Amino acid sequence: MAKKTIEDVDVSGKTVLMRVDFNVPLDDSQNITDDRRIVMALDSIKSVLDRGGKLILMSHLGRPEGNGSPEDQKYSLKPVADRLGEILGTPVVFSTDTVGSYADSKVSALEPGMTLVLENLRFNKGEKKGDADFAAKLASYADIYCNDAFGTCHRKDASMVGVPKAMGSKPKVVGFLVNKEIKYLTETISNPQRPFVAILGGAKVSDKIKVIDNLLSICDKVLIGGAMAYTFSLAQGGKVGGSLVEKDKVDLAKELMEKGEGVLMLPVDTHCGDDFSSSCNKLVVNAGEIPDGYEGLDIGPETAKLYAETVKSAKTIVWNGPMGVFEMPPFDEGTKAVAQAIADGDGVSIIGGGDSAAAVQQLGFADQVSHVSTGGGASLAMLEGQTFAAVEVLDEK
Ligand SMILES: Nc1ncnc2c1ncn2[C@@H]1O[C@H](COP(=O)(O)OP(=O)(O)O)[C@@H](O)[C@H]1O
Ligand SMILES: O=C(OP(=O)(O)O)[C@H](O)COP(=O)(O)O
Ligand SMILES: [Mg+2]
Repeated sequence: MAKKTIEDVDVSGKTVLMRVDFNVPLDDSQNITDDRRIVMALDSIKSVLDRGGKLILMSHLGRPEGNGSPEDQKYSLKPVADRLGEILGTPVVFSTDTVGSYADSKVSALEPGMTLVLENLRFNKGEKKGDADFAAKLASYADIYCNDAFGTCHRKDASMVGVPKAMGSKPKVVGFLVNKEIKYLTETISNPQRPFVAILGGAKVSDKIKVIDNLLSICDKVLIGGAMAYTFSLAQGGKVGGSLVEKDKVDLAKELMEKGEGVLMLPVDTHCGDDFSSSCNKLVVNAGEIPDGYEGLDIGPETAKLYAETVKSAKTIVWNGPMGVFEMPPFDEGTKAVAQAIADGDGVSIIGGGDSAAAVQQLGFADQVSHVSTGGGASLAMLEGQTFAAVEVLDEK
């Protein structure tokens, strides 16, 4: 059944608490390298402001420890609040805490048409734990709750599920971005043109390796790149040097290789470096032959060629996670080759994820894919057939 949207509620003079996914990619100096996730939330944001609502935005950024350490400060949402202010052309108020007395005072001072951004929700350990008190405090700030955080819809964090529950009989609605993403992905994925190819890469190995099992029965080919490849190398008894691996997922990787015979495609070669930098010494080796002192930073050229052929002949492609550390050329070559193959082919293509979207944008392919999604893990969850508790909890039309 359809969910009530932000358009369906009268927001005039009311306070709207909107969960957005402002988990944008940052460089080493906390500069935003891709603001798509901010831009894509603008329709819902403007809908509230233009109708005289008072807007509180809340999001996580990265994966801070949540222990108040100075290290966590690099995950502050302040640069994001500043960028939003630049885009909107009006000042945006920032609260340096999430549910403390400073946030209380900023919420009380809100006027119609004003926006307040709360500090990173994950600075409070209650967010990941789904803590009920934390959720209730956030819910107490507002008359209306809106979920427009598609990239986080697969999470059951406090702000995603606990807060709407704690709103009680107050309206809890879906935003335009979540609505649009779910509609597009459902239509494309439910009856895909074949061959249907999924491409998985990136760095969130332990999260994403879990979805492969289901993808093997849904897709014609599942291509593996990014850091995940080295856990599979380990499972094959290969040498991975200093590459990112998830040792406790090696048995799962073995099972997936058995089950995925003929569907699962693993890299045949690896582009590695002796340091996590563009200027490192570089080496291309066969998969599973990474020497000590080196780490895998991209798929190798042979793999890129094989993957490109598979992608070019696909009719539906869902891609989450860059093939390598695209932020550090030349380790962007694998990602570029796969993006080029999508551009050369004629399949329907969906590329999702905060970093994957940044990659196709930076490499100049954003206009050549059918849909750039703001969600990586979220689009994979949809592909797997999962439903989102964070959406189910919202009001029906
Ligand atoms: N071989 C690798 N080793 C380490 N990090 C990698 C490797 N390949 C890709 N990455 C990193 O993965 C990150 C993106 O991962 P992830 O968050 O899972 O993707 P997305 O945001 O698209 O869902 C990028 O910042 C990229 O540098
Ligand atoms: O960036 C995100 O997901 P993505 O990397 O899969 O695109 C979301 O903001 C979710 O973040 P999380 O995976 O730390 O919960
Ligand atoms: Mg990411």
